[in-house]
Amino acid sequence: METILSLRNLDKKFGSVHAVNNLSFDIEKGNVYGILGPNGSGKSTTLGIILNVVNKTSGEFSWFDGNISTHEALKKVGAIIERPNFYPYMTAVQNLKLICKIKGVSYDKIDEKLKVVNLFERRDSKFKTYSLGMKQRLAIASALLNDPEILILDEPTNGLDPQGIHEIRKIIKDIARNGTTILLASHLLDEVEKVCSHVVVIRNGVKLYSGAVDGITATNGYFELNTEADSEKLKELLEKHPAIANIKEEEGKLIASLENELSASEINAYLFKNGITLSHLVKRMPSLEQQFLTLTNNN
Ligand SMILES: Nc1ncnc2c1ncn2[C@@H]1O[C@H](COP(=O)(O)OP(=O)(O)OP(=O)(O)O)[C@@H](O)[C@H]1O
Repeated sequence: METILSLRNLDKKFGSVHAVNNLSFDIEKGNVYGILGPNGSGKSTTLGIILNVVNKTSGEFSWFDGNISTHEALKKVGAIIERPNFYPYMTAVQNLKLICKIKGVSYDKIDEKLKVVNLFERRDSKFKTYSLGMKQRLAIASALLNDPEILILDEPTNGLDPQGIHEIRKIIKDIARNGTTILLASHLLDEVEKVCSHVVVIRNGVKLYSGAVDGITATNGYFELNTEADSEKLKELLEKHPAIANIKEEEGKLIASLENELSASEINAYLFKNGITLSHLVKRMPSLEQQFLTLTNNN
């Protein structure tokens, strides 16, 4: 697998604020990564560091297996980390022509990229007549002009209405489907769940989880149990079971969290063999939302 970007023990302090704290993760080619965290968790600072607009305090990052300088590497990166700024009285095409000149890219790319972001029909409208969603889409087109290997977006749907949000997410997924690696920062769990294949969850600059989005839910889950017989004995038996991590009581039921794989029929057989008949047994997996809240609130 080709590594696009590696972060190793990256650290950034703004005076007493530890914005990025010993952060390490890898971005592999072809995946869609979300950096997910609440406001102020260090997402923008992290993006700023890897794009050379914020100086790191310590640690390392390397682009494309470290074979080229950051300056050269950034020519293969498309990024939008601030609100897009275009000339209001110029059309989309005129604005993109200017960017082509700055980036040294052929004008041929303009129509192709406007089509990717569904603005081709509106290519000759002045930027000032665009909706916020269209402005954001034009920014994506401009970031794609140099056919980047990776597209980096900071809170790409901030401030947009539901229709605008839907369009941007669809465009990001289409771009990814065509082979461009994506790294986006978001405070919206729902966004990461809908758009990303991988996630790095951070809070106060510290990484809490990194891996597949599916993996965040791939814990072993928990059982809800009840018995009309001896509930103390039920509790004792659960405590003794090696696959059970902890037990709590909630609304008259016992909740037994699993640290290892265990099926409902296995726990049922174990309890029955030890003299307990259950009146209620359900196996549940925590939702991504529960997992995220547990990760970001309780650590
Ligand atoms: N230039 C700066 N000077 C001082 N402190 C800063 C600076 N930039 C960021 N910070 C602080 O660093 C921490 C991380 O901020 P950052 O903007 O990276 O978080 P974020 O996760 O992107 O949040 P948001 O979603 O609100 O933009 C915050 O406490 C912020 O106040």
